Amino acid sequence: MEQPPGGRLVSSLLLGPRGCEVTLEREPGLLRWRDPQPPRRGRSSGGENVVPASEIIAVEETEIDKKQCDSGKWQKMSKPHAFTVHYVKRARNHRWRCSEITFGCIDEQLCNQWIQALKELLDSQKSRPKQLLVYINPYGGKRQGKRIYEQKVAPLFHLASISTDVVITEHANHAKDNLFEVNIYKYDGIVCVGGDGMFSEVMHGLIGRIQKDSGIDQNNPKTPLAQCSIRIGIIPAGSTDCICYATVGIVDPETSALHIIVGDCQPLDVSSIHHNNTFLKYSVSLLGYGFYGDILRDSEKKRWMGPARYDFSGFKTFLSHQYYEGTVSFQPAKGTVGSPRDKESCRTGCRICRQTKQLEEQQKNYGLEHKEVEDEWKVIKGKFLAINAVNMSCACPRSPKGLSPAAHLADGSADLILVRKCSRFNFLRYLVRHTNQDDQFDFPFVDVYRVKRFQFMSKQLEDNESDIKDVGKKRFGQFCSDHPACCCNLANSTWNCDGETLDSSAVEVKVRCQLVKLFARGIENYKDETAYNSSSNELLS
Ligand SMILES: Nc1ncnc2c1ncn2[C@@H]1O[C@H](COP(=O)(O)OP(=O)(O)OP(=O)(O)O)[C@@H](O)[C@H]1O
Ligand SMILES: CCCCCCCCCCCCC/C=C/[C@@H](O)[C@H](CO)NC(C)=O
Ligand SMILES: [Ca+2]
Repeated sequence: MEQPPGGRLVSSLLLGPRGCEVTLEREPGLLRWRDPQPPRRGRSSGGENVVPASEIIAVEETEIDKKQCDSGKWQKMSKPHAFTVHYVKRARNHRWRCSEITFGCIDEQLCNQWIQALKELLDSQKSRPKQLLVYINPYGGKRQGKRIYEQKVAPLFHLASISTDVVITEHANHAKDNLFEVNIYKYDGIVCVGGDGMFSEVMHGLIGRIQKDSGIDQNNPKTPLAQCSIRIGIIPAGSTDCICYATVGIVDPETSALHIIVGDCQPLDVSSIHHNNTFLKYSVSLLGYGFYGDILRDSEKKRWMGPARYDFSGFKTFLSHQYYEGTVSFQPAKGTVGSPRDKESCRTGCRICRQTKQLEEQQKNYGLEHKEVEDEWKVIKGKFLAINAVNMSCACPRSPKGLSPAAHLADGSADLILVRKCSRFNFLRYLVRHTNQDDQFDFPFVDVYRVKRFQFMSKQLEDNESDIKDVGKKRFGQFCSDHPACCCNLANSTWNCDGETLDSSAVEVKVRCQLVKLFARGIENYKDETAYNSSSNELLS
């Protein structure tokens, strides 16, 4: 055994019946061992395993059973000692699994020395959560939230010594209201088990609570908001789970639980939505009017169908081919480095998100953070099938590249996609491109802009406002948008705000750069995504 102070710990340990050299490098924190393989003709020796300390979940002493004792080198030991290391192992398609390896030691002292060294390394991982507040929506998606949490997540949190307070929600807004009542500051993170709607609820609770405690009025659209340092974790158990997919790369509860345990941190842009100096909602993924708003409005009546409601309502909405007239005004994002037509997507440690944040900080230092107020506004009037503003790609299992494949999680901007009135056939061509590799913006009826702020007003509201004397007309318009089931022709759509409906024929939207943080790291870039070798854990830096 070799152990220079603070440096490496190197020992010959047992792996199954064979011996193997195991190394722990305290700086930068790496556990290494080589798989011992029986020397067979034509077969090379086992591969090297390297696990960064940041990806070790737990270490514990292990009882060696009788069967193991009777085999190989274990037989020579009077009383065998062993320890098990639980760690993250990467599988295909961004999936993470909790793997384990048990090392046998020649004596108790060596075993304790390894356990202590590994535990010290784990304690030095300061970004890991110790105490979490968990909200479970038992009715999201296929109604599996409680089972998913109990079977796949809670055992991992227990293994990682994370303590939890669990709330199973009893009604919509239970989690949001609760976040205004509890002492949130004793938690290292808030976890939501559910879909995009449940995430939205928790995010509203957290942002709202932080603003309240900071004395900030959310109703003023110009006020800078206080950032939320308490991270949110998402355990996917919804119908679309787009926020999870676009920030982790897969909808998989175990993968998400492991990202929470290792203490990942992914900042996220949030759009604030106002109307007439009244705060309406926040959005992180899709804020969609027209097609996606109508799908959501229709699908809400069919919640009993589970996730299939979106296919049913999607087909119905497609057939209705409803367009909406109105005016969109926006301020193009000048401070960001990328464009929505880029070929490069936002990935772990994204250069564009980093540069944008640096630029914003430089502007702050020069007192220029409110410069956008003077920036020019572009105005587009027209008939639209869909108006989609996305703060992230909105990739999800139904649309693996998302509605805007080059949108960034944390660049302080949103991609505003305007789909103008076109034939049903052309709209279908556009929708099909959500599901394949082709460029969905390469159509004459589709425009995309990267923006920091935008406004929308429906034609109906514009007409009403310009004709304020015509009180009867205004009242009639209001009646129709409030009662979609009535027989008159519906002139307004609703907004799909991260899977929640929002009724407003006029909105004012502003992107708040990196307002919240998630327990995620963005989608990882494997060295070779098609032939990923799960034993090497290799990533592009
Ligand atoms: N106990 C409950 N009973 C009824 N509704 C609830 C309850 N708890 C939470 N909700 C609400 O259910 C809504 C939808 O939940 P969730 O997002 O988890 O599932 P989903 O809609 O199936 O998935 P997705 O949003 O990904 O499409 C949320 O807006 C949330 O406010
Ligand atoms: C005939 C081909 C049709 C293809 C249609 C592709 C549909 C892709 C759906 C992408 C939706 C991504 C945006 C996510 C929105 C969520 O916030 C929301 C709530 O979970 N989900 C939906 C479906 O509105
Ligand atoms: Ca963004």
